[in-house]
Amino acid sequence: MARYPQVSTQQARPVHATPAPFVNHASPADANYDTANPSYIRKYLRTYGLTPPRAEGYETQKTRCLAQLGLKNTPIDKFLYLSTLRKNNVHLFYRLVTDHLRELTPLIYTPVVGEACQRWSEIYQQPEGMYLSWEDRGNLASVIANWPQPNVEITCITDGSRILGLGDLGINGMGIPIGKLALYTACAGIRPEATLPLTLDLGTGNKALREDPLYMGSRRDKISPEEEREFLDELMAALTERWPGIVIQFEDFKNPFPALERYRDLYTCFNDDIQGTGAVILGGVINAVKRSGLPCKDHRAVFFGAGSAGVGVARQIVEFFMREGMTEDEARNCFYLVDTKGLVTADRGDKLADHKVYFARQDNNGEQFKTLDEVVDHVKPSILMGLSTMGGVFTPEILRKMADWNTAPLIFPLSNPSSKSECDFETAVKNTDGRCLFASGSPFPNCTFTNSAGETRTYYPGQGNNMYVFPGIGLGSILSKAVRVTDSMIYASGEALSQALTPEELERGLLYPDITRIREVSIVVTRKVMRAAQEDKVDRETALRTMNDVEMDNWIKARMYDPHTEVRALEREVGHLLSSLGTISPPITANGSPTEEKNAKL
Ligand SMILES: NC(=O)C1=CN([C@@H]2O[C@H](COP(=O)(O)OP(=O)(O)OC[C@H]3O[C@@H](n4cnc5c(N)ncnc54)[C@H](O)[C@@H]3O)[C@@H](O)[C@H]2O)C=CC1
Ligand SMILES: CC(=O)C(=O)O
Ligand SMILES: [Mg+2]
Repeated sequence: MARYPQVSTQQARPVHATPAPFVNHASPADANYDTANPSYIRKYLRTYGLTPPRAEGYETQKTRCLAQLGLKNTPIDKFLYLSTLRKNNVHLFYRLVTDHLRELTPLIYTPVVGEACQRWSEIYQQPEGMYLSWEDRGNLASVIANWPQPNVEITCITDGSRILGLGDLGINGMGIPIGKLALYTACAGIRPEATLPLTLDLGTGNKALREDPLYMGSRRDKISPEEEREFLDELMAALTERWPGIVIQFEDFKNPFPALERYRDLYTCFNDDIQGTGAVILGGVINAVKRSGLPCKDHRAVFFGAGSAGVGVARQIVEFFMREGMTEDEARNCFYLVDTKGLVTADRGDKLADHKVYFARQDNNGEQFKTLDEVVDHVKPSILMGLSTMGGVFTPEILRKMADWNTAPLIFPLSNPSSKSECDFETAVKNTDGRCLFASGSPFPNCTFTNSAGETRTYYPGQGNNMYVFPGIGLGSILSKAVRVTDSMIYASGEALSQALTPEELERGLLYPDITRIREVSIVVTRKVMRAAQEDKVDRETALRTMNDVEMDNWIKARMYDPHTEVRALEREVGHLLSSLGTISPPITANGSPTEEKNAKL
């Protein structure tokens, strides 16, 4: 299959750097009714009189929003409030999120997005992305033409067939592309109107959903893998036809390996569950291995869960071990993957899925190990990874054994949302006497614990979630105009993350940077992704190759959407325009911004 013909190195693509015209706000949100707009902007936009008179500052708006959020009693109510805010005032939404990442990320992403997806057809309020159905095949390009924004740079696509650890949720999975793309904007500054959440309505194997009168997808059973391939072939071509060079991120497909192999060399695409997760856990493991004091060759890793995320993570760590001097066979031999049938071995008797074959053990002497307990006792691992969707399976007993065998065991219960986490942070800390090196997929609170030596201290959990890298992989691919997302670009994102800890974060024992620094971390991740694209010669923005790192960081930063400066830029732009027309003389302050107005009258 040839790369879609319209994509070539000569082809121009939407320029991320170009600010959207001030009338072109993120769709479908409309910031024209922002209560911060001074009166001359309201007059210009003909919204004067349509909002309360006082032109407010951000602090006032923020106070009101946080107070309103506080009035919402349930996580879903808070999720809905924030969705409505994003629709009504996109810049205010992102100002709030970037200022309160720790508090708000769990509400717009995991864990709350999980419940939102489970109840999507019940809580649905407004269009926020595109839905494409099997029945639309043959016409996907014309349906995609309906998307109102002209300059899409990135899309996140799911078919809803494995949403977090919650199973097949059909089109209810739409919360995931919306949530992930909101993080692309909040964490890496990809403009909101350049993002396209996309959900494929290819049927669902979830009978309860198909029988739910409120379910908003088609009632058909899941299409076959061959039909899915036919649909995706048309979709990839149609997306690239409308937006040449668009970055396409696959998310939460039940078996995403075939699509990744089929499209990875033809389009600028990556799979977040295999590659993004692999990279983010690589970042945490590089730091944890260093801290464990054990050399790579002495580590033994048990992976509970051998699906897209499990295999994606194991592959990245094999690469790390090889870069640390081990042969591929030596590196691979450190891994023991477990699925529903037990330890993955070559002679287990069932036909292994292709993606598991590489890790199938050959050294079991015909013995099979069915349960996690059996595998753990057999291996005595130093690393325990959970990517199984099975909440609570890392029992206190297993954790205590990990602590008996290791000075600093790596405990990574990575399944989402929180209810599916293989253990919680407090359980891990208590049962390893505070010695575990911990990261989970969904956030857990800090905990205070007194260990057996009588020392009381606060322990900080790591959040090993692909949200730390996918924003930078996406932005790096966009800005370098990469024709492909290569393995080196993925590895570079995880390695960059591992190097992003400050001395203070190292002192606190963190494996990942503090979430509040994610925008600055994303710049470094983006730069390293771009450098890897340059080394692999898949970048089309070749002029950037001569920039040094400081220049490149500044260049990246200047291209990141910043909701805080966005509104002021709008004010300056309209103010100068109107002044030059002699229409109005808005009050221009020393830095060129109009001052806040009070009770403006016509
Ligand atoms: N922290 C993060 O950034 C990420 C976390 N995840 C989480 O990882 C989990 C798995 O995701 P995928 O690998 O994409 O799903 P998947 O469906 O491809 O794989 C799940 C694996 O778990 C195994 N499994 C399920 N039930 C089991 C049981 N009772 N006993 C033993 N093994 C069992 C399956 O055999 C399969 O190998 C999900 O909860 C997801 O939310 C996924 C991607 C990123
Ligand atoms: C985080 C993520 O991608 C997942 O749980 O599937
Ligand atoms: Mg996912």
